[in-house]
Amino acid sequence: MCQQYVYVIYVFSQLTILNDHCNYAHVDVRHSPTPIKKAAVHTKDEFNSKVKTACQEQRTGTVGFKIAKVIVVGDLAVGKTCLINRFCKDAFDKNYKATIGVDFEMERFEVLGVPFSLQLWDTAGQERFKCIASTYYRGAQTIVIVFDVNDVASLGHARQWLEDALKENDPTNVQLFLVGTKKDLSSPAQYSQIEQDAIELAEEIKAEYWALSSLTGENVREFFFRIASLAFEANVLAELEKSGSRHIGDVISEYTAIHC
Ligand SMILES: Nc1nc2c(ncn2[C@@H]2O[C@H](COP(=O)(O)OP(=O)(O)OP(=O)(O)O)[C@@H](O)[C@H]2O)c(=O)[nH]1
Ligand SMILES: [Mg+2]
Repeated sequence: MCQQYVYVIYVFSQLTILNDHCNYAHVDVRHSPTPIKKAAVHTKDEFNSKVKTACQEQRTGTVGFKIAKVIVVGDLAVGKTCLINRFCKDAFDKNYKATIGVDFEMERFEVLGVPFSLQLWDTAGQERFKCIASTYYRGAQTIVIVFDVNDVASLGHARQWLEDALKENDPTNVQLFLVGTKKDLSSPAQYSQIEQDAIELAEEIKAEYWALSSLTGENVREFFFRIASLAFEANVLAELEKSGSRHIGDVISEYTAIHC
């Protein structure tokens, strides 16, 4: 299971890590954690003002107790497991061990002072394990479709992965990410070729496009912070919509106190 970290997110571009002894290690992310703008559905790099206000006034209702389900799908050996392991364990294994069925990790965050968790579901890309894995697709708030930037066929299969994942989920209620892995293995010239196709696809399917490397760690943390930020924001907005003008979330300060 994952290490005991709570990632604290105040704004999209400034991140702080809180470990289990409640010591703050500040990580100032100088570069923007937003993806390539033209491929981004969610181009904003600030939280919605309604969300910020709700958090300041502790009106986030049940969001602090929520766990957002994230499913990670894509062809075999594109690097799904390595991506999750780089983020959750800061580890990288160069030997390929196929995921059999599914596996999952929990990651705790604190976003704008509110606890929030992601459940990261790592699924099998191998055909023979696909039917087991697909039974775990249901209830996803975020779908991450992974391809290898050095393998054009894996990008070609992205649409099918999306279709399968959407069979089990409400398309209007999920956030989509298209992620190119193993960027460290491609030259700038090779990469720019596949990038064009990836951006085009991302625009078409309304996904946010990211390219990263689990070997070097490039963009990995930024990517998961982005997922957490957007999932959190969507949850708060949904909660605000549900509650209308009613004041919600009286228990949230107590819950935050337990965590820290
Ligand atoms: N160079 C490099 N190799 C990578 C990277 N990510 C993964 N790999 C390698 O690619 C192979 C497959 O990685 P996995 O993460 O196991 O692939 P997967 O998508 O989980 O595969 P399945 O579980 O079969 O679906 C392994 O040998 C990894 O070491 C990366 O960013 N850079
Ligand atoms: Mg795997």
